[in-house]
Amino acid sequence: MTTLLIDLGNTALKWCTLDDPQPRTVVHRDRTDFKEALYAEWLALRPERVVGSAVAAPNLAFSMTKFFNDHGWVWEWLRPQAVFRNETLTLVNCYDNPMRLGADRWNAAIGAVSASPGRTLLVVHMGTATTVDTIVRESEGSYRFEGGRIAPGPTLMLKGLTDGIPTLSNEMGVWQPFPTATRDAIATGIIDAQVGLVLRALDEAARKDPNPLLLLAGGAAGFVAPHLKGAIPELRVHHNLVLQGLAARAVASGTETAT
Ligand SMILES: Nc1ncnc2c1ncn2[C@@H]1O[C@H](COP(=O)(O)OP(=O)(O)O)[C@@H](O)[C@H]1O
Ligand SMILES: CC(C)(COP(=O)(O)O)[C@@H](O)C(=O)NCCC(=O)O
Repeated sequence: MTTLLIDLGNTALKWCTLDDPQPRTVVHRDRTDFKEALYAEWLALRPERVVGSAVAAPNLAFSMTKFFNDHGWVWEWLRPQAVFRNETLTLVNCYDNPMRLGADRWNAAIGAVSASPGRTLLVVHMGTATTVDTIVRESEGSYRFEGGRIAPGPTLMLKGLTDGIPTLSNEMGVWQPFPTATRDAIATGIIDAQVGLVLRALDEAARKDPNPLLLLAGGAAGFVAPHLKGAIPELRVHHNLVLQGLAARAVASGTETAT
């Protein structure tokens, strides 16, 4: 049986199947012309089940759901939970209201712990937004999603700056220790803001566990990663954690604690 896994974010839709985890990416923001080709590709796979995570584009999610119904595919948009449990791990969601946590952040946390077990993790996703989440290892197989930070991602920072100050050009230059041109000043400000956000969170995570592992993902990760590597030698770029989390939940369905 083919299970289709879908991660619908604010800019991009990533998908794969349970048997073939190689992800495909479609940038959906400001576009609708991709649906026909995408649906044709999905039809060719003849999935019987769809497991997704959606935090954006309700019209697109609705259209996809209708398409799944039209073809008799069983679908689930997986929401955050108070606790995820499978044969190897238990992850507790410490958000004040666990259901208010972004489904992508929760599913990515499950993917992160599944991919890098045995460690306290700082999971950084630099996409439309940058999210920096701490997952503390409590004991063998037992973890807590302690909480995290949300800030604009690099592209949104640039947009916010140039929307708010129209006299600034929206050109992104390169990082410089002492920028002497506007485009470099903007690039350096944005990169340093992203790096600072991660380092502050890492400091706080290190109070809970002295040796956290940083996992970095997202479409904008490549822009910032070179500037983080100097400060954090043990940095792993690990994309598609949401899809990995969905895979873990799809496999665990029936045995997980869905609260
Ligand atoms: N070709 C591209 N198209 C769109 N965004 C891109 C592209 N390459 C890099 N990016 C960056 O990736 C971000 C989107 O990352 P992604 O992880 O897909 O986000 P989301 O999960 O929010 O959909 C954009 O805001 C932009 O900064
Ligand atoms: C913070 C987010 C907008 C990130 O979305 P992304 O940039 O990954 O598309 C998303 O996780 C979300 O809508 N969260 C709900 C609020 C929360 O997590 O507290």
